[in-house]
Amino acid sequence: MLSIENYLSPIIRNIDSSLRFELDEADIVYIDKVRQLKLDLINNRVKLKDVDIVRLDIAESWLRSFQEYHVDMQDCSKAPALNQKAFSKRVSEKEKLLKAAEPYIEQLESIAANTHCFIMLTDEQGVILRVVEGDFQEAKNTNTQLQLLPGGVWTEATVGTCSHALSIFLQCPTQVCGSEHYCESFSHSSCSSAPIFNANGGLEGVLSIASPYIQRQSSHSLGLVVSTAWAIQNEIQLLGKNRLYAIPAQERSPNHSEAQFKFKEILGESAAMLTTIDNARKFARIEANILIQGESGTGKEVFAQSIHNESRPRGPFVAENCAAIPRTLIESELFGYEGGSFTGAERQGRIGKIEQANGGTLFLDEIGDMPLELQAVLLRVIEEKKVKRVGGNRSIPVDFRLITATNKDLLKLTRNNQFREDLYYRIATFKICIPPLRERGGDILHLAEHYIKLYAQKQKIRVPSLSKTAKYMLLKYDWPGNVRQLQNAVLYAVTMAKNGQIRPEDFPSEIVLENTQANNPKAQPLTSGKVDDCGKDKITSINELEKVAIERALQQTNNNIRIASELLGMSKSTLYRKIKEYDLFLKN
Ligand SMILES: Nc1ncnc2c1ncn2[C@@H]1O[C@H](COP(=O)(O)OP(=O)(O)OP(=O)(O)O)[C@@H](O)[C@H]1O
Repeated sequence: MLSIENYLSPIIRNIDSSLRFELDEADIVYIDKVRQLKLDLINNRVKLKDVDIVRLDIAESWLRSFQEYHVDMQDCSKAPALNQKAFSKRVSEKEKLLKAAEPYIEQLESIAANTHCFIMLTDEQGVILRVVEGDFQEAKNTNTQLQLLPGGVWTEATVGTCSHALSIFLQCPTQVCGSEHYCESFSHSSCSSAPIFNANGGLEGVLSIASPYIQRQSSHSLGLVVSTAWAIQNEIQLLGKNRLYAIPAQERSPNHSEAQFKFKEILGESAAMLTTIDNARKFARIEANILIQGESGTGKEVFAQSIHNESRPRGPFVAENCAAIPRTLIESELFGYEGGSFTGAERQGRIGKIEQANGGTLFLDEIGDMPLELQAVLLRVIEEKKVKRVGGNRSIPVDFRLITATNKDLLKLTRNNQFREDLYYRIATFKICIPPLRERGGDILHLAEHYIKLYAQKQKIRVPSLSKTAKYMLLKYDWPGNVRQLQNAVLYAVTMAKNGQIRPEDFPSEIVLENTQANNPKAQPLTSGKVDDCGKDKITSINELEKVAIERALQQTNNNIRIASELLGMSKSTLYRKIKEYDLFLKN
């Protein structure tokens, strides 16, 4: 994969700001030049080899739209649409994609809401599956006019060059703006798209951030859509594995396990993590129920998989998220059901997750969300090691290791009668508390460097280095979403990095802003200019970052100057000098 620069529309590079609302004279001249070039190219007045002001991919797509598909540039304001039946079929075929994408689309919706953008998800054939405009009324109006609605078929063959169609064709991210679109109807619009691939490397769909305005698109929109598409892709690949979880144990090859993680693959060198890993290894060797506690994204499932691989590697690993399934379905999901026991049930019945886990491990995530009435049933299953399917009388013996996880305070829930105390003591024979990332000191940088390398290699780009200021910023940030948030932030930064270096402004805005405005109201956001040549206010904010990073490093290393200086990437003597400068020993 090439650097992000190669996918950006030159129109956007000309505009060079996502915040301006008006195009200026130079932008308009440029957009007109692109339009003229398009006309000259399709009318044979210019040769493909002489195309200079647009990317070759765009010019080739114009030619395909004209010569192969005969799309009418002036009159393609309405794309065709699937009928209701065909669309419903498509939706059910793309259930996995839709399910994986939904939480990310919701997250993007809140970000896009104020930016005059909307979000669109299409399948690999250009059929629009989801369009989310939020309260953006103008987008709703234009989209209805253009048939940019679920069921609409937007491909090069139907509407000519457009961003997601090009992403489908090229199988890589792309941004198309204004007159780069083939049709005149879209000459004011802009769109950034990124492909989503399934576990077999096949194209599953395309995610886009689009706007009826050219100037609402930026390099950040492309960065955002790339990293979100990547996150959805990971989710889909996991769902693919979850599907395998449903294969009954007896149908699996004996040494086949779906749990990927092993203890040796858990990243973390901080004292807090080493102790946690050590305890977990010990617990894994004893057949007892384990409760894993930790904030979201700290790696609870990573630990559950590692325990499984240490203790029951030949059995199935069956994971269920109690918060992700509707209350009405949890019971049949977990315990299974006998044929015809309720409306909508499969005729031959279905085995539940507990039976599927026979011989292996049952991992119940978000156990705090399990409805009280089912807690009683689960308790009985744990005590008797037998399960009764919904609508059945047979008691089926089951042998599974139970690992549960939660990010809630379960003891508090028991005090409030929201969680059964007897169940709590049953599932929490051993407890593993995974520390939040902000308490793991140097792990933040180790993990960041690890993911930078990983994502750069996947994108086939040179591994960028982390600037010193970016390191300080990462050490100082609180990471409420823990390792998962760090992964996404690093992916974003790797995508945005320029000249082989990641600077603070390459990270998502919530991290940059938190590190400047929230903690230092006088400081300028680091995104507003280059850090290296910034003004006095920005120097203050960088000093502030440095000071907090040093404080944290000292705190996390128990004032061990050697380790802290390694962590901070400075010599011991510089660290001593800075400690004095910032008056830090006095505070300790
Ligand atoms: N110590 C670690 N080493 C390597 N990868 C990790 C580690 N901790 C977390 N991850 C990665 O972070 C992501 C989140 O981990 P995981 O799903 O296990 O978190 P979780 O605590 O179960 O989250 P949630 O509570 O939201 O379900 C995964 O992609 C996982 O691979």
